[in-house]
Amino acid sequence: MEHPEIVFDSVSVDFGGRTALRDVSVSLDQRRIGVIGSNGSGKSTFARMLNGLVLPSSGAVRVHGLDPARQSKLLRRRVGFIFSNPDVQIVMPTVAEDVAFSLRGRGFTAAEAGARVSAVLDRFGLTTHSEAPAHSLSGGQKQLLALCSILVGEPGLLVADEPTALLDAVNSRRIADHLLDELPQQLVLVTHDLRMAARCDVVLRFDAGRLVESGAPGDVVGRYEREHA
Ligand SMILES: Nc1ncnc2c1ncn2[C@@H]1O[C@H](COP(=O)(O)OP(=O)(O)OP(=O)(O)O)[C@@H](O)[C@H]1O
Repeated sequence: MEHPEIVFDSVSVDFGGRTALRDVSVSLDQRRIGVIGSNGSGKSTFARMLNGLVLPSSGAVRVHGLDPARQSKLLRRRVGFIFSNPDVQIVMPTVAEDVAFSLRGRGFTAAEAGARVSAVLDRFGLTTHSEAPAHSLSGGQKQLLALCSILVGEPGLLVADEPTALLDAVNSRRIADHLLDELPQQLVLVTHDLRMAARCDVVLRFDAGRLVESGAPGDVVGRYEREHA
């Protein structure tokens, strides 16, 4: 299935003299886009550009036709961002309130918002926890809650930066399976887990701020594994 395009045109990012991305050009319309590379190679910087958290120092970015520098509000509605640590994303006391918070200011009636919250909690198996304090959930359940709070707003693109880094094997697989196999949305997945990357439709590999490869997961992940064996 083709998705709207993510386009980087000669994008560089400098943080006070340190170059995080160098002359990155790529066009992507696949559903599952994996991003790999060693520590400090620029993966998170690339991911953060997709919702305008980081803007280019030079070059241009377009995400689903939007310019992050000029259309940040529209972009943030369109792009959901999930971090490895769900604690930084949980903002309200209970599970249901946290999910509902994402729908504030969107013009839904209380009944419509309630129906959306119930549906997403049901989909991710959190219905029985809906009135529980969010911070009483396990790490895996918190990551599912963070996902619910993002998906309830129906973003067209989900960016996940190491979403399974803090999870045990069972919860990692659960989140990975949701992201890779079940979601209809376009996904940009930053990961050190090469098995997850291998399940994407295309993989980008960064090295020292450069996009050094993009292509079929078998090729890109395979070469990376051989070089780092
Ligand atoms: N806000 C910032 N201020 C200064 N330097 C930054 C900032 N964000 C990133 N950098 C630098 O940019 C480079 C790329 O960082 P980035 O976080 O994108 O790498 P990464 O590939 O995601 O690394 P990791 O795998 O360790 O998460 C690094 O040298 C980092 O120190």
